[in-house]
Formats: sequence, structure tokens, C-alpha cells
Amino acid sequence: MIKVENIKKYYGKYLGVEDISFKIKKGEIYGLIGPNGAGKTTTIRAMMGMISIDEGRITIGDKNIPHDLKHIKNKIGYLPGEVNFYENMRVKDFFDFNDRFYKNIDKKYEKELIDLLELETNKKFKELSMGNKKKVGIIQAIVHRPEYIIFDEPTNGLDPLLQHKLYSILEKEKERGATILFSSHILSEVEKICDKVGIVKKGKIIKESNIEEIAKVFKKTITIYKLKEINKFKDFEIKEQEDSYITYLVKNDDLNSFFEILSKCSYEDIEIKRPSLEEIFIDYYRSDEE
Ligand SMILES: Nc1ncnc2c1ncn2[C@@H]1O[C@H](COP(=O)(O)OP(=O)(O)OP(=O)(O)O)[C@@H](O)[C@H]1O
Repeated sequence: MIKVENIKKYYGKYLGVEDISFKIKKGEIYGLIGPNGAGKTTTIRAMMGMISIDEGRITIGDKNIPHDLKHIKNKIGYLPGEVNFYENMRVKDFFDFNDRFYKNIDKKYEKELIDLLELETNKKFKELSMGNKKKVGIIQAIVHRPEYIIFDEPTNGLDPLLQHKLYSILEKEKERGATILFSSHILSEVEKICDKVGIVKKGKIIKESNIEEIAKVFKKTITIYKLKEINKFKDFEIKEQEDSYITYLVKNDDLNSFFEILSKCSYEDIEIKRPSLEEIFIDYYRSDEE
């Protein structure tokens, strides 16, 4: 279990995080999402004991952070937002070097990951692209099969194919029983693999839920093609209207009455979509500002 409780951090007079709390159970993937500057990196750095917090409590397993970090550090796999290792070291030498720090490195798994991510290990670190540096960081963070995985914006700089590979790696780690936190500002990826998401805004979690629950309370997008009796739908919110179709936004509670009216109408085709996490997210940000 990872527990972050009411943490607060100011950088001098500048707000880092105001009040962030969440819990992640064993075998769960938690997505911390929010735009730049929301406080994701600050939270993660505090969890890694890299910065001190002004208030609150962080526990990983049964260890208090930062006080007992040294007793649990080798059970944590951490990927920073920007990966930087020794510039002149070749990747393969770096992995050997890394072996000396962790007792439990799984060399077979290391090789599997290098092959899966198609990483060139003969190159020096300074010769790698941002995406390749990230691959080194990802591998280094998980080759010791950590119980806790903490990744700051892991897909930044990875092409879609590699992003996909990363999701499958994280899903396998989850199956193995790892407790996983990752931050992102790309919502669709959170939707794909997270059990739970926390939406961060200005240093606070403004909403926390599992993806299904978040999507459930939101309106469905219903597009009807060649609907003749538009006037019967006056009570419903129109999202878009063209000659050949009309799109309504319908709350879950109103779906029955919507379809009751629709059943008595003539139309050519219908398309029902739940909102994307992107739309939900924008809605949260907007409603919070109103
Ligand atoms: N060293 C620092 N000194 C002053 N302010 C800082 C410092 N580091 C972060 N901040 C501020 O703390 C707030 C939260 O930043 P943080 O990096 O945690 O956000 P983030 O959600 O991770 O965004 P990003 O994706 O851009 O990294 C921002 O307003 C940022 O300007």
C-alpha cells in the first residue's frame, strides 16, 4: 500500500502542492493526472524523499518517507520525468553498473525488456534520443522487480508503439502484484491502464474515482442521423447540429425518457458514445472555475 496523506509543499512563497491525498493498494495502478504545474512532480519527488514536505505524511509499505526510505528504496522502481545518467557511459555498461546497486536484478528480464523496447545498448548515453533515454530509465527502474513502481510522465517522448509496449509492461507488473503510480497529462492513456485516477488541479486532488465511475456520471453523446421530429427533443441539450445529423448530450438519468421519445420517431441511424476522459477532464476543470 502507498499512502499519501494531506501533503503540502511550498517552494518559498510559491505553491507546489496544497493538499494531496491518495491511497494505492497492492496490485493497483493509480494515475495522477493534471496539466503542467498542477503538482504531480512535486508529489512524486516528495514520495521519493527528494524534497521535504511542509505538512502531511507519506508511507510506502510500512515505511515512513523520508525517514525510513533507506529501508525500502530497493523495493521501489522510480522513473524521473527527465532521465539523465552518466553521459559517456555506454548503455550496456550502465546496466552492469546498476547491477552493483541492486541485489535482486533479474538479468533475464533485463534482456527481455531490452529486446521488447528495441534498445541499442552499444551507444553512449549522450548519443541517445529522449525516447531511448526514457527506455533506459524504464528498464533500470523495474529490472529488480520492485514492489512499488513510481513513474513521472513515463510516456513523454515515446512514440505510440512504444507507449503501447509500456502499458503492457505495466500491466504485467500489476499482475505480478506491484503497486503502481504514474503521472500524466495525456488522459487517454490513463483511461487505458489505470484502476483509479486522481485529477490534480492547483496542488489539490479535485476528483478521485475509478474510470468507470467517472464516465458513468457524465452525459452520453447521442448522434441521430436524419431525425425528422427534432422538435420533440426540446428538453435535451444539443451539442452539434448539421443537415444530416444532430448530436445530443444526455445525462444517464434521462436516457430512458430520451429513448422513449426516440422510439416513436423516424431516423436512419444512431450512434451512442460515452464521453472521452479528455472531455470529462475539461469539464471538471471548467466547472471548478465557474
Ligand atoms: N524548485 C521550484 N521552485 C519554485 N516553484 C516550483 C519549483 N518546483 C516546482 N515549482 C512550482 O510548483 C508547482 C507544481 O509543479 P510540479 O512540477 O509539481 O507540477 P507538475 O504537475 O508535475 O507539472 P509538469 O508536468 O509541468 O512537471 C508549479 O507551480 C511550479 O511552478
